[in-house]
Amino acid sequence: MALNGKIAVVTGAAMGIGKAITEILVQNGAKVVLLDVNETAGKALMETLNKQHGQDRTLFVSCNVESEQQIKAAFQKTVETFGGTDILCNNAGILNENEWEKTVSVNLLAVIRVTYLALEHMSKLTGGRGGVIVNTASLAGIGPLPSCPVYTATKHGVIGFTRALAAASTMSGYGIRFNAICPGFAQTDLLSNMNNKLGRFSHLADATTQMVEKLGILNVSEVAAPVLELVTDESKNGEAFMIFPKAKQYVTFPKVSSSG
Ligand SMILES: NC(=O)c1ccc[n+]([C@@H]2O[C@H](COP(=O)([O-])OP(=O)(O)OC[C@H]3O[C@@H](n4cnc5c(N)ncnc54)[C@H](O)[C@@H]3O)[C@@H](O)[C@H]2O)c1
Ligand SMILES: CCCCC[C@H](O)CC\C=C/C=C/C=C/[C@@H](O)[C@@H](O)CCCC(=O)O
Repeated sequence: MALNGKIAVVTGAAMGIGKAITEILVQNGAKVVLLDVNETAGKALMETLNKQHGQDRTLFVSCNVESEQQIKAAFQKTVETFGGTDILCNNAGILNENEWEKTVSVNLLAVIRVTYLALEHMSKLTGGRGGVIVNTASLAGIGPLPSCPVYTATKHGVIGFTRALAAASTMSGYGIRFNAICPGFAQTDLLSNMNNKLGRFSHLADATTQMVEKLGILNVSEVAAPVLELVTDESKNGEAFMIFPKAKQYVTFPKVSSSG
């Protein structure tokens, strides 16, 4: 998929990995709608990118992905401003084992909610142009993190949801590809703030820090590049793309079949 003229919606676009995804999509020709609850950072990024690339290249819309009404309004604003949606990056996410219901709400329920509302705009069965949806999971969606089991569960859920929808899309004719990125530790506020978000598992903070030291820390541009690969390579559907410092690898999942 060439990105010139394509319209992307990125959630959690104002900071961190979402900001890097937004930047690489704009740099490669897409127009991007930035959705975030952080209005200050979101508007600042919009203004910076529009100054660099042209006044009609990005739009910030204040949107809490937990709100059906706000998501609907954001997609409507996208249609009114740019004419439709070709690319969706479900990136918004939090880590908070204290407020674990909110973690489930943002990291998994909202990915489902935004995806289902996006289908109404993107699916060829409902007048859309098709396209691609990239969900931000995590290596914690592949291997469990003992210090944050609910976060781990949400990321496992994102991967399962992504793979199931990829198959459903092919079988149904949506014309939409679904893929997930599984980054390792990346230098963002989420990682910086992790130690006071572990709740009843705070005693495992040191073990997690040791894991960070062992796996290393990505910069956010190392996460954005694989997103561009999944968006532009039209052969990719149902993939989980693991991202390590200086290495990337597609997950090979076991086949489920009766051994009898
Ligand atoms: N940082 C890492 O080590 C790492 C690794 C793998 C995956 N991830 C995932 O990457 C994604 C982005 O995380 P990050 O590390 O960039 O964190 P971050 O905190 O730097 O950025 C998250 C962004 O999402 C926004 N956001 C949070 N809740 C929202 C909501 N309800 N509605 C709309 N926007 C909301 C925040 O305002 C912020 O701009 C998350 O899904 C996270 O789980 C992070
Ligand atoms: C508190 C974590 C904050 C960042 C969460 C992000 O989503 C990044 C998660 C990055 C990596 C997760 C790796 C999980 C690995 C475990 O499953 C385990 O296999 C690692 C064992 C490492 C070791 O050999 O000691």
